[in-house]
Amino acid sequence: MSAYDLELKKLKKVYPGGTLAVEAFDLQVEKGEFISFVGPSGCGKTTTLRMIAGLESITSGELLIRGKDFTHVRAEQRPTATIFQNYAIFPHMSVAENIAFGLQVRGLDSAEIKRRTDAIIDKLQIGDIRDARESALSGGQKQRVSLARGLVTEPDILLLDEPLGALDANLRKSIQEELKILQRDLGITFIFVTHAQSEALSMGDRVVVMNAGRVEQISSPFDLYTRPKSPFVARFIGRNKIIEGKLEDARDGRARVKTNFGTLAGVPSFDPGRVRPGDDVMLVAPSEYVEITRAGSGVGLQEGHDTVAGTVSSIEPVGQVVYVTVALPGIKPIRIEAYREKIEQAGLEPGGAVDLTWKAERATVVAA
Ligand SMILES: Nc1ncnc2c1ncn2[C@@H]1O[C@H](COP(=O)(O)OP(=O)(O)OP(=O)(O)O)[C@@H](O)[C@H]1O
Repeated sequence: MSAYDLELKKLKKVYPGGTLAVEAFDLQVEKGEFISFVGPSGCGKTTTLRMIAGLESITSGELLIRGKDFTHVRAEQRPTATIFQNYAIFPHMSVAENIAFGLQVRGLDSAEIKRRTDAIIDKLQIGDIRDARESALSGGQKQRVSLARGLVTEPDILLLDEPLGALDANLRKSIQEELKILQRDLGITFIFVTHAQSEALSMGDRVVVMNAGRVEQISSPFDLYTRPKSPFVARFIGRNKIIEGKLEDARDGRARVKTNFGTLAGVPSFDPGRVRPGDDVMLVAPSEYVEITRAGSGVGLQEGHDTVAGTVSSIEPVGQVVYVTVALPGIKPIRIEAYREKIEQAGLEPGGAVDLTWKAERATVVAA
């Protein structure tokens, strides 16, 4: 028995007509993991999901489920179920009939169909709408029904394609939480496609970031947020402050970067052998770790900290927080979020000189 529920090996998809949608996609998923796929529109998330579901043929590479080769197996013979954004609920059937349908197609006997249908209706707490038709359901209810329809088949892997995309923000948040609890409770592997980074990070045990058909990074949400491995991830995920420069050297787990602001240090995200002194790199610091103080207050002089000097160009209050935009010589302005009280106490004002300071160990150096 394989240790993995799902393995993708060099998965590739070229559509008829020649569009290269996915290339060199490698992934190993453990049983019960919640994996999010995130990336900009057209990066290949849905295509990858559809290849796993068997709804799209695989051009080359291999797809294993629990160690067994499913690369060219038909969709209905795969132990997967798919939830689509548009729910795909049959309008002429009741909720219960919709849920039972997938079991009837599989030829289960009627007592077993009833037992499973009732159990999943109970689990998802949709007993009150079991006789309703689609036209009478709210967005959140449709979402639950489509989830029930997928789960009732007891798949090894549940595939979800932007399942919350059609819901308003509040409902989306509460269904996200429910979905996460349900997944932990059932212990089923979920593969969840979204283009919303906050959703990918809050739901996934691991997140796969895709760009232009390729995997950019596969990491836990925290690592993705704090230790980007590529310029794309540094820009796409989180709220990073980026300073470009040239590598001076990288050793003992520290990389030094020559920038407009002098030499700054960070943890290298590349193999030390792969990037040479003089190569283009970027220093990336998550804004949560960047402190803003009045120039010369001395915070930056602490051991292990780096500082760059700038000028406040604007301060924009939004409730308890303020956005301070800082102009820096030679690079784009940086926007810092801070507590209003702190900014007032520090006496920061437009036109004032400030220091931006962070612990060097919080910064990451990425090969450009
Ligand atoms: N049936 C198809 N035939 C030809 N090209 C396709 C087809 N489906 C998708 N593509 C192309 O493949 C690439 C990847 O598309 P895909 O839908 O997988 O991206 P995505 O990341 O899911 O995007 P979105 O977030 O917009 O759904 C795109 O360039 C798209 O135009």
